Amino acid sequence: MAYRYLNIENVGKRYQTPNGALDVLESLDLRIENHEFVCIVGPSGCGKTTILNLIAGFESPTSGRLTLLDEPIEGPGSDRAVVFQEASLMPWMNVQSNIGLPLKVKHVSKEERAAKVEPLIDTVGLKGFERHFPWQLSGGMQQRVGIARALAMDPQIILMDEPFGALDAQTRESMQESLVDIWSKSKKTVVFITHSIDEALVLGDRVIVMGSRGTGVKDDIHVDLDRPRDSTTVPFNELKKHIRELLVN
Ligand SMILES: Nc1ncnc2c1ncn2[C@@H]1O[C@H](COP(=O)(O)OP(=O)(O)OP(=O)(O)O)[C@@H](O)[C@H]1O
Repeated sequence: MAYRYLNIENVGKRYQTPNGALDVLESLDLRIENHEFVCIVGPSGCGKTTILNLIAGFESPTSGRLTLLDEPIEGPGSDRAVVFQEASLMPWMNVQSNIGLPLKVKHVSKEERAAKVEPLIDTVGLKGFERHFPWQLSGGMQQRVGIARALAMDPQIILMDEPFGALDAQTRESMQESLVDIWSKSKKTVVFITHSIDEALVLGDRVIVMGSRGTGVKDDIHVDLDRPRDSTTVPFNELKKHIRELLVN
């Protein structure tokens, strides 16, 4: 029997809007395994962020159910960390304190916090910047702090909503490399939303292609390409073409 790590089962999500009910997801079935790096692409408004919010427990499904390790997801929990497009750092806290914030909230002692934060600073490549404040960091560095803060919670799953969307192309590429490195070392499960087909193919073990709102999953592609991924190869570009066709049709 398949190991059910994260299971999204027959999930529907309806929002009530001033113009009436809006069915964003209908009968969505998705199974994500432990340690997988899953990217979700799809047209604007198809429900990508809604899926992430449901996994995070910020929203509840209107029908169906979500389980993590066979336990129902009924609200936010420290087993799931979220990284948004904006790092949302505390401006009055330095890098070290921002990363250690989730531990402080959990009343972890100062010494234990320092011991946990130090290797994370190294992991995200911010050694030497421990005492810098967010306003002294570039966008990419701020996002590195956001990723380290997510790792500090030691979650089972990291949920990422367009985390590199606001970065310039070069920084974005280097962040993608770093993320793959962090993921392969930390063995976390990652669910990553992006508008970029290239980004999905550079990062994902799987790329879930969503159709327009309410139509669900169009394809679930296992990306069987060697890492680090080379976007100039024929197999990479064949997959890219396939996904692009799915998105326009
Ligand atoms: N809380 C809410 N109340 C009402 N409607 C909502 C709510 N959240 C999202 N929606 C609507 O649901 C639809 C799906 O939104 P969602 O943010 O999940 O899409 P998305 O695929 O992430 O879009 P994008 O790629 O543009 O970020 C949109 O039409 C959005 O306006």
